[in-house]
Amino acid sequence: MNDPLIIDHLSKRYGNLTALSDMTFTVNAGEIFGFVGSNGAGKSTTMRIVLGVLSADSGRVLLGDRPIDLEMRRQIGYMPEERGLYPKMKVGEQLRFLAELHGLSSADARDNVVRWVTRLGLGERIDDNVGDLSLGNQQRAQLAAALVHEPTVLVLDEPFSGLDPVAVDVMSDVLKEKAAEGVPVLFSSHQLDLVQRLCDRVGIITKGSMRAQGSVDELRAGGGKTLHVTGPDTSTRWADGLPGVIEADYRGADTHLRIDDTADDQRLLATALTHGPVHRFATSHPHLTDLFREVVSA
Ligand SMILES: Nc1ncnc2c1ncn2[C@@H]1O[C@H](COP(=O)(O)OP(=O)(O)OP(=O)(O)O)[C@@H](O)[C@H]1O
Repeated sequence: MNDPLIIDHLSKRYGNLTALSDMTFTVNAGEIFGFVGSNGAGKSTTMRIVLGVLSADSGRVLLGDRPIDLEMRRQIGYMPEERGLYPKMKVGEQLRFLAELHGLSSADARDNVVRWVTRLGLGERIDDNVGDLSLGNQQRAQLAAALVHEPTVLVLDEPFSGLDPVAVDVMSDVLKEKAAEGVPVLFSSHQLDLVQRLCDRVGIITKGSMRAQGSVDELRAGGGKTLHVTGPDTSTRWADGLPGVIEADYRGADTHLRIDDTADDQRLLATALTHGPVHRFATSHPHLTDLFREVVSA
C-alpha cells in the first residue's frame, strides 16, 4: 500500500495576503480526495507547496511519516494550474522526455507514452506539436504528462476543466483505477456534481483554511434534511413553528422544509393532511453544491 499524503498545518502569505492558514488534511492511500473552494481560496497554493514549486511559511507535507523531499516528489504525478507543456514540441517526444526525467528507461517510457496517449484518445496526435492541438486535447496531453511515469501519488489542479464528456468519463475511470491501485489522489475542481460522484472524501476550503471535510455522505448527512411535501394548502403556512422545522419554504403547491433530527415525520404528515391531500412526501439530503454555498457564505 502507498503512503498517505499528509498536509500538516500549512501557512503561506503573499505580502499582506494570507493565502493559507493552518491548512491541514490527509489524503489516504487508495482514496480520491476532492479539493473544493471558491476562486482564490488557496487550492493551487496548497498543491504547489506539495510539489515544492512554492515553499510554505510554516507547516509540513509528509508522505506517510516522512517529510517529503525532492526524491519523493518525483513520484508525484502533478498537473499544474498553469499548463506547462512546450507548444513547439511533439506530444509523444515531450511525454517520453518527461517519463525519462522521472527515471523510466527509454523502453518503458516509450511503452507508457503509447499506452497513455491511446487511453486518453490522443493516439493519432502523438506526432503533432502540442501547440497545434485543441485546448481540450492539450488538456489530455497534460493529463498524460501527469500519468506517464506511473506516479504513486496524484495531485491534479482542475484536471477536468475544459474536457468533453467522453474525456471526463475516461479521466474519472483513470482516477478510480489509480485509487484502486492504492494511490492517494488529490484533485481540485469547481464541478461539484463530478466531485460528489467521484470522491471518497471532500474538503471544502475558504480563505486558506479547511472548513469542512468528510465523505460526501457524511457532509450531506451533517447538513440536515429537506422534506418535500406536495399538496397541502401553502397559503396557511401549515408547517411554520412545528417542532424540528428549521425553515419552511412555500412555493405554489410545494412545501420544502429544512428539518433536523428532532422532527417527527409522521406528525408532520398528519399536520400536512389537515391542510389538504398529500400527493408527495419525501426527504432528501442537500446536494454538495448547497453545502458548498452554505460553508462559503458562513
Ligand atoms: N504569486 C502570487 N502573488 C500574490 N498573490 C498570490 C499569488 N498566487 C496566488 N495568490 C493569491 O493567493 C490566494 C490563493 O490563490 P490560489 O491560486 O491558491 O487559489 P485557488 O483556490 O487555486 O483559486 P482558483 O479556484 O481561482 O484557481 C488568492 O487570493 C490569490 O490571488
